[in-house]
Amino acid sequence: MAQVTDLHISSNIPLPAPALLLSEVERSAQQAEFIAESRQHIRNILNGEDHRMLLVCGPCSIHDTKAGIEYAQRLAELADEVKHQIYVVMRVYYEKPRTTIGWKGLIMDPKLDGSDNIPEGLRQARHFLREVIDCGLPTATELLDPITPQYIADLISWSAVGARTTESQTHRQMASGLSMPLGFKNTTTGDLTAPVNAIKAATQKQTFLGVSEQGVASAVTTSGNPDCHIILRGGDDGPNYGADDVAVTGRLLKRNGLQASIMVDASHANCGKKYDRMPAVFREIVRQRCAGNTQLIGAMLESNLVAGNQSFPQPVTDLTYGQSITDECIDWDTTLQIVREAATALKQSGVVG
Ligand SMILES: O=C[C@H](O)[C@H](O)COP(=O)(O)O
Ligand SMILES: C=C(OP(=O)(O)O)C(=O)O
Repeated sequence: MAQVTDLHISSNIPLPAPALLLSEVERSAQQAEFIAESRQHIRNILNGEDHRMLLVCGPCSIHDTKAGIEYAQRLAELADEVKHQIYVVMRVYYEKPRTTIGWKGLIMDPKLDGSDNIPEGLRQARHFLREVIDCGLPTATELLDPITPQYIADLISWSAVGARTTESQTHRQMASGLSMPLGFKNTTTGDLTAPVNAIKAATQKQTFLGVSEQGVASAVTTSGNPDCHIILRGGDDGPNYGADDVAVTGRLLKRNGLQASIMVDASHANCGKKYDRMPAVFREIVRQRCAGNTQLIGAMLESNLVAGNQSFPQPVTDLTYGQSITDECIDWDTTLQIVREAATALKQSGVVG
């Protein structure tokens, strides 16, 4: 008989069932309490009941957990300092959507050597998320593979569907069942219709194929995630963080019967992927918020210990400690400066305490 299956499959290794990994790397009752509370703070910001600015801030991707924890400890101190004006959530991004190919993140390849040890990646991801939470910081991630949430979502307070997957039905279905607030980015072309349609789809009941906690393929039915919002990240035609773009987005959301809650990403196409342009974009977002634009609920920053990025792959031993191996990031001192500045401006403007 002609071979018609597995023509291009090199290996197929079973993963531990999500329930098994969750019991191996457990979530404590205290951590669960913290996650539930932080999700509620974020919901309150989205609904306009909490006037603080939401800030999703941290490395483009986590590739070195030691440097990641050093970053988390510094960010936790800063978060505490600005907590009356800004609610800080750390970017703990493990899954990188690539334009073509490249390192796909810590879950896919934790050893950074192409060995693609996914079970080890998932285990490390859980350990690291727990450590960040124990620093007192809520966590944010992009959920890319629809199976991943079963392994890590219980430790996440906010998540994103990225520019490359906002139009994907699979991701909208996944979002409809997630327990945390979630942002849909505009597409890489800058299109806003896709995230608007994504919010409409993800807030509704959906039935789709998924994986149960026991690791069994299953038919999943959700009730819809009411806490979805849009993220402006710029596009092929340039940035979209200006006051006019934000106003157009607000009107579009309202015309579609959706709540006008807008986060603006100061990175990606909004800074032309140049880290040194990010502070100016962030300052403009803060300026609009201080001027009274309550639709603008938050911002995103890609920040690390060291500025810029480094080329990858290269031997792991040669990597610069604390510097991104994916997109460029602003460094720690710049982060400290612009977040403190933002807190002062928000306080002085009277929009928050
Ligand atoms: O934020 C991350 C990157 O912009 C995204 O994953 C695409 O990266 P790439 O164009 O380097 O593949
Ligand atoms: C990949 C990311 O962003 P975008 O989807 O906007 O490119 C990201 O935030 O890491």
